[in-house]
Amino acid sequence: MLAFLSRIQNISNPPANAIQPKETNALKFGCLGAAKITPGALVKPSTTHSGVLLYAVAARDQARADAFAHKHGFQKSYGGTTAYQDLIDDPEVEAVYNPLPNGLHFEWTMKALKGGKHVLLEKPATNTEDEARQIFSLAAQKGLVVLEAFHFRFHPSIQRMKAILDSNELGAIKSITAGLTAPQGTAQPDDIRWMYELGGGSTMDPGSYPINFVRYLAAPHKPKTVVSASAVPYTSAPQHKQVDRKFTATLDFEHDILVDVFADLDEPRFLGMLPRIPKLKATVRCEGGTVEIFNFLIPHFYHYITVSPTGKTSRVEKAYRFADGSKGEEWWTTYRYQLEAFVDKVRGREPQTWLDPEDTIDNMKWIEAIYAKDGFGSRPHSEYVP
Ligand SMILES: NC(=O)C1=CN([C@@H]2O[C@H](COP(=O)(O)OP(=O)(O)OC[C@H]3O[C@@H](n4cnc5c(N)ncnc54)[C@H](OP(=O)(O)O)[C@@H]3O)[C@@H](O)[C@H]2O)C=CC1
Ligand SMILES: O=C1OC[C@@H](O)[C@H](O)[C@H]1O
Repeated sequence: MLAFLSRIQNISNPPANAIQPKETNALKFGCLGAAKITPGALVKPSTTHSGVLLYAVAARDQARADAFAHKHGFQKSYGGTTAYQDLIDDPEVEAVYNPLPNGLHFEWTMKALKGGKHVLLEKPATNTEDEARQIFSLAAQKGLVVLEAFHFRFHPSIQRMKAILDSNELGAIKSITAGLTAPQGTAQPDDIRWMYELGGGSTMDPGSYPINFVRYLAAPHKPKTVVSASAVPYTSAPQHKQVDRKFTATLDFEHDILVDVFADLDEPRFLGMLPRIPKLKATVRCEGGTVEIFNFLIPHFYHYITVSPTGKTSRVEKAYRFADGSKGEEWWTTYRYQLEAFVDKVRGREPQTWLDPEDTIDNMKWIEAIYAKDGFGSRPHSEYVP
């Protein structure tokens, strides 16, 4: 209990000795949009990374950009209709953080790459597999780093779960179930997550995590087909015809692994009254037992991994730091671990972990395959022509 409270305290207020002065060559970040996720995903983690400088933010409205810069400590703000491009054109900006709506990820990541910037790109990378491929092709041509911000993958607990499976302690994987749900009202009706043109939908938003996670856990075995999939629209209004509130899908992976994934971005109240507790679990059934993780999304707050070998006593594991001494603190968030890796990669150092281009491209491929199977169809391809 004490460890939990101390972790929560340190997550919200990192210890004073962890806040180091910035290096003279700290990576200068420019952020596109004054997005809700930016404080948690970049601003806070940057306070304990001496190699990261919050240099500029751009928003479509100058006052909004100024207020965001002032509140979060960015040195510069760009506002107005040309703000995003102005930020990219700023020669001081070295890396761009792109937390725009999904449907704008492609356009602005391509523009940032054209401008010679590395990109930390929010998930899901794009609306389509083809767009993700184009991004990584341009990045390779330019020698630039692009990372799809699946932050949870950088946390020790997630890697521990994978290591248990890879150790073969429980034998071959037979099936996996993973899902993510959010209680009704988490995303308000005007949220970008409900807008088809902006790449909305449950499979794109919470669903992209379990889809990524099951692929990681089963690797090197890959999905072969979507056996079945169904989805329910957010509302019956015409504009939500292709916007899934929830979905469920069964995928057949190589090596006879059967995988169930699901997500719900607006799970209705129980009996119309009680808010639902979010589901954040993944369960892997192997020949010789099961492994389950609770809270794969934000394990830095709290998580547990239950390992249950058949016929033997179960054990519970937790991993807030890497057992091999790799860099990190008990209270580092998934985003802080991710930022460490991103900067290492940009600086030519070996990151503790990485998401390869093929990983991102495949995630988009299987998101699209699920949408094809449940009849909701892919999100629209960007109209931006590179
Ligand atoms: N890694 C994680 O844990 C999380 C990742 N995300 C991802 O981050 C991205 C942003 O999510 P979130 O922060 O919740 O979103 P917000 O709605 O807060 O931010 C989106 C930003 O996009 C800009 N924008 C540009 N064009 C439009 C438009 N046509 N309509 C609406 N906004 C526009 C706005 O910028 P401006 O300020 O210029 O007006 C706004 O600040 C998504 O891709 C999402 O999937 C979200 C939450 C958690
Ligand atoms: O990235 C995210 O993480 C958690 C989800 O509930 C949220 O909608 C999403 O954007």
